[in-house]
Parts: sequence; C-alpha cells; structure tokens
Amino acid sequence: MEKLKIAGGYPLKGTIKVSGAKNSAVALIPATILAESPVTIEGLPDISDVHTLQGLLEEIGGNVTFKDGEMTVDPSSMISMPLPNGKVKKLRASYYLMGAMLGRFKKAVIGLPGGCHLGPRPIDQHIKGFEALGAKVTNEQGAIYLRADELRGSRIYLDVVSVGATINIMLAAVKAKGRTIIENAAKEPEIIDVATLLTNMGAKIKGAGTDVIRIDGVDRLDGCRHTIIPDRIEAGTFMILGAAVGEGILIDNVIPHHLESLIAKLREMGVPVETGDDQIFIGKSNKYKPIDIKTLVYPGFPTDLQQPFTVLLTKAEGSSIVTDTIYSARFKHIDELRRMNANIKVEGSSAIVNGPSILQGAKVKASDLRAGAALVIAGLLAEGITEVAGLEHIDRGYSDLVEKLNGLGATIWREKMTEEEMEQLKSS
Ligand SMILES: CC(=O)N[C@H]1[C@@H](OP(=O)(O)OP(=O)(O)OC[C@H]2O[C@@H](n3ccc(=O)[nH]c3=O)[C@H](O)[C@@H]2O)O[C@H](CO)[C@@H](O)[C@@H]1O
Ligand SMILES: C=C(OP(=O)(O)O)C(=O)O
Repeated sequence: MEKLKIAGGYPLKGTIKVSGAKNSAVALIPATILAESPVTIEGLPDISDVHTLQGLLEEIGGNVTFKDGEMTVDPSSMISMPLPNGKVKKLRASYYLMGAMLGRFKKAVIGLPGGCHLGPRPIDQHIKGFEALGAKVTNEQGAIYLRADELRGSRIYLDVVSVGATINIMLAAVKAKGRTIIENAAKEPEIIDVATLLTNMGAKIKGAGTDVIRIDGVDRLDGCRHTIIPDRIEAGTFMILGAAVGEGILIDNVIPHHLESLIAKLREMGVPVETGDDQIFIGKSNKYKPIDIKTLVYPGFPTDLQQPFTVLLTKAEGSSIVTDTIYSARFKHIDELRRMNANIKVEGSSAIVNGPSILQGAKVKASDLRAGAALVIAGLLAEGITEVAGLEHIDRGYSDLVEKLNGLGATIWREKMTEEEMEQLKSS
C-alpha cells in the first residue's frame, strides 16, 4: 500500500493535460457488451476503475486489449456469467453491467456496486427502469438478479434525476422491442458520450443531453471506433488547484462549455479565467472573495468538485457556504482539512468555511475520490509536508496525477506505507 507525500507551499506554473472522462469510460466499457463485433475506445484514462472493468469483461468471456489509452473489446464470445461480488464492489459503475448484460443476454446476476461512500446511494430508479422494460428484478443476498423473456420499450419517468439510471436504462433499452422514452433524464455530457458510442454501434437514440431521451430498439449492434470526451471533473480539479496555488496554469484538452458553472464561480471569487477552444487558462489571483456554492445536477455546479472547491475557499477573506444538494453527507474531507488548520464547520448539508487560513502540512486520509483530490490541493497549498493515505480512492479517478503535478513544478511523490501505518489506517 502506498501514500502520497507532498512538499507544499510552492507556486505551480505551466501546462497540464486532461485525460479521458472517468464517468464516460466506466459506461462506455460496459456498453461494448451490447455489440456483436469488436469496439475500440480511444483516449481512456489509466485509472483503476478502467482496469477493474477490463477484468470484469474478461471474466464474462470478453477478449480485451488495452494499451496507450486504447481499448478494443471483442464481445462476441461473452456469456452471462454471474458477477456477484469481488471486483464489482471496487467501483460504483459496475451497475452498468446490469443494463448492458440485460440488454444483450436478457439475464444477469450482478453484485451491488461499490464506489465512493457519500451517504446513501440507492439504485431504485435503475431497477424501476429495468422493470418497466419487462425485466423481473430481485435482490438476493447482496446481488441483483435480472431476467426477462423479452424487453419491451416503455415510458419511464425518473423520480430522481440520476446519471447512472439514465445511462443504465439507455443500455437496457437500445435492443428492446419498440420505443423507450426516458423522462426527467439527467443531462450530463457523459450521457451524450455514451449515446454517441451506442449510435455509432447502430442504436437509435434522440435527445441525449436533454431531459427527454427517445430510444427506438434495434435488433443488432456492431463494433465501431469511438474517442472519449475529456474529463470535466479532472479539468475542474486542475482549475481549482490553479486558482489556489498557480501562477498561470494552462489546462489542455478540455471542453470549456462543460465547466461553465465552475468558471462563473471562480470569476465570482476574483480568479482570472480565460477560455479557448479546448484550453482554459487560470491566472494568478491576488485577492479571493468569499462566495457560496450549491451543487446541482448538470449544468449546475457539480457535486464532484464541491470537495476540492472547499479548499480554495479557505483562502478567501470571510465566510463562504458550500451546500451539497446531491449528496448531503459529502463532507468527510472537512475533518481532515481541520487537521491542516482550516476553519470549517459542517451544519446539515452545508460546510461553512471561515477564511483566510494558512494551511499546515499534516498526516491525513482520503475517505473517497474527491476528498483525496481536495487533500492533494490542500497539501500543495500548505506549509510543510502533507501525507495523504487512502491513495486507492485517488487512483480510481486521476490518471498519472503525480507525474502531471510534478510537471507543473510540484514536489509530490508516492511512498510505501510502513506496517505500523497500515495498521493505524485499518483501525482509523
Ligand atoms: C460513475 C458515475 O458516473 N458517478 C457519478 C454519478 O453517480 P451516480 O450515477 O451514482 O449518481 P446519480 O446521478 O444516480 O445520483 C444523484 C442523486 O440521485 C440519488 N439516486 C440515484 C439513483 C437512484 O436510483 N436513486 C436515487 O435516489 C442519489 O442518491 C443522489 O442523491 O453521478 C453523480 C452525481 O453527479 C456523481 O457524483 C458521480 O461521480
Ligand atoms: C463519486 C464519484 O465517483 P463514483 O460514482 O464512481 O463513486 C466521483 O467521481 O466523484
């Protein structure tokens, strides 16, 4: 097991390149199950979620190659093998195996998913969608059993706007008989990316990226080549990092339109932001204004950037409020930031940040992926050395993070944890 060590307090400068989107990758890879010939996806991030999904596709008989960000999946020999736990629990997005395997084989047994612990993360809307398409769904000892004689298109209204349910229903519906309409669908860019892949495979989908998606089922899907979109959350993390410790940082391979809410909030704080076609420049700030943030579904401020943004707010003079309306308990990073001398308190679904604080290096633990990103930014900002444990969370979503940050002039490295540290981590 490894930890990250960061020598903080030094300004960063230069260009940093964004990788392919994790939340697209984890849906695009399961989507390949639906094809009857090889599918190639270009630009995938080198993250553990992608490797775990590769292993899961291989477990069900897929022939997968993955090199230099390009994955080719030959799904022709796949079978509906039960995947009750093990790798399935390592990531949230293993739930996409339910929709994809149901769509292709009309049956699947998949363990309940893992992923970041952000409070309750039910999948009732996914199941409601599968049932509306004609599947019988049961939960037996922590695994979801799905079976259908035939999948039939249906009108499905989502009670909660859910990224996962929208994509999962799309996966199950593309080969169903007749028309499926998803109402109150989520509108995240990753949904458009998955719909683009499926359309190139031969699916008939209209309205992805709006709140009504219409899918006309087809009998057969075939292979194609697809390039993934850039990761807006990784890009956003680098923008926040640039605002906190940068003296001019250019973020390359980004779609600025995907980050309008973050750009607006950074400008409101007084951070200079310039946008190009596929680049964003974050200038050096001299003074940071306190502001309030409320997370919302896309195109609102993303919950996945709330934790990193909290760190930036410790630099502002005055009081800022961060409210998470998607995951009201997504504040496990706050105790760790307090160890580093931040003045933040949590009240209900809000964190109140009183700044400015001079952060101090400390030994901290990432409880989840974006808590990890927040602690890395805090470590770069802090005086002295910061040690971040829980690296396995960060490795789920940030490709080559150490190399990328060192390229900006940061001093950050991975180090093996001692036996004693691992014991302490287990008991904490
Ligand atoms: C792999 C992936 O893409 N993960 C993202 C995805 O997670 P995920 O797809 O799990 O998140 P959802 O959009 O489904 O969740 C949004 C809200 O709806 C609730 N809900 C969801 C499904 C359901 O059946 N019932 C229900 O009540 C959730 O508890 C949450 O409060 O979107 C989240 C919200 O943008 C992001 O934080 C995650 O990074
Ligand atoms: C919550 C996240 O991921 P997951 O849904 O995969 O746990 C995230 O990417 O911030």
